[in-house]
Amino acid sequence: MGAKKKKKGKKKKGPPESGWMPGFGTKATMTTYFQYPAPELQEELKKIANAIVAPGKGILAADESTGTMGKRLQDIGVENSEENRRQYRQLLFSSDAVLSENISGVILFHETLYQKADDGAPLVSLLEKRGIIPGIKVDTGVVPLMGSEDECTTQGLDGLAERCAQYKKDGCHFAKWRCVLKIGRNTPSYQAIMENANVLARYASICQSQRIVPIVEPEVLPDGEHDLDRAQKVTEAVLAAVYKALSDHHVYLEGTLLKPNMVTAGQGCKVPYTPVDVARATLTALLRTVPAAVPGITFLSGGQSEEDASVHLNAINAVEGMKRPWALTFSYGRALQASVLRAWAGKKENIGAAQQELIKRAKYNAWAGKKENIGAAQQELIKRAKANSQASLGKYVAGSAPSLAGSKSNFIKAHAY
Ligand SMILES: O=P(O)(O)OC[C@H]1O[C@](O)(COP(=O)(O)O)[C@@H](O)[C@@H]1O
Repeated sequence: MGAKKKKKGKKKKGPPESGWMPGFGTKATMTTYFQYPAPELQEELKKIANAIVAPGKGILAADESTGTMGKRLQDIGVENSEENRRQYRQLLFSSDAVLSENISGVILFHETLYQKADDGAPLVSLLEKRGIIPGIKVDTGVVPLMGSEDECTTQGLDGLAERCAQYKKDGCHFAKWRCVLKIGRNTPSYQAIMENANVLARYASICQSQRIVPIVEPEVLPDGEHDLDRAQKVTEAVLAAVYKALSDHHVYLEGTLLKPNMVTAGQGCKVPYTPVDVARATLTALLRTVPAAVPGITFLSGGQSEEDASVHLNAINAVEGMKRPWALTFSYGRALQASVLRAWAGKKENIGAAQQELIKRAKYNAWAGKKENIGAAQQELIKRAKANSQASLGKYVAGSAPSLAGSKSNFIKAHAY
């Protein structure tokens, strides 16, 4: 009853009206009309992203926020002061130029970008001189998601475009934003997956608008007793949501990089998985979710020991019978720096053993004393960078790069910060 008769007549030809979507009629609200960045901007972003994942190169993540750096310094008995953080970052960036053979980019924390070396030159110029691309952490940390089971999102979107514009002027060509997902009986929740995917997409789109390559980091934490299969499925669900959000926000994928967790079983899981198991699970999850348009995947180390992080990265690049449409390399924090920190602080104890009457002098020369250790600490960094570079080419021989922190786990429970 009352059904309107359809008017007979010719169907309209020509371009669809704005708002047209197949199956939605002519007045649908969804649109498929959008713009990718202008060709010159695409070119610039693609060039930066490709340079970062050039064969045999990866990223040194030295962007620990003040709180995280405090934990690292506490481990070696050093006070978490601005000066100590400056000294440590100077140590890293003044390593022999050979470092740039294996390190293409360094992620900085805001404070570091504006610190100066002892000679007054900006710390960032040490990287530039070595041909290493400076990058910057632009998120401002994690906050709880109300109503969730201890889950979180990451904040920092306010004023991000302006900050990115300034960072670009100050020499940074890529950025990083870390989101954290937790595996539990009921988590990650739909709320956490969707929220974190969306905030990563907004961040990525803002970065690109300011000529900065966004590194998209959705970290699934290793805390828990779950097995490899559960870790793989969660990683797949998280990455699928991230790439849907990036697509919805019209992010230019060729000008992005992904920084994911490797798929490993929970820290409390007793099943002895091999590096090949980890490699297969990781590649399967990535192949199912990450478009081949993405130039590179730069893994975080997630608390793995230095040795495990190299062995797993190597297996990911070497395992047979798996496609690898993207570069697969490293963006390690702890797995590059654990031995560096140890070597640096190791000698401090020797200084402490100096004669009591020289305490004052010892105190004054504490950093000078450490300066003697700087060479050794830098060697550790170069060694780890080389091992991971070989691993990114599938050529790392397990145990061939023994280091001070070698197989010692870098896992910190609930590394959400
Ligand atoms: O202090 P934050 O912002 O939580 O960052 C933690 C660290 O996590 C990382 O994203 C990955 O580090 P790891 O390789 O140690 O897991 C680093 O870039 C960063 O320094």
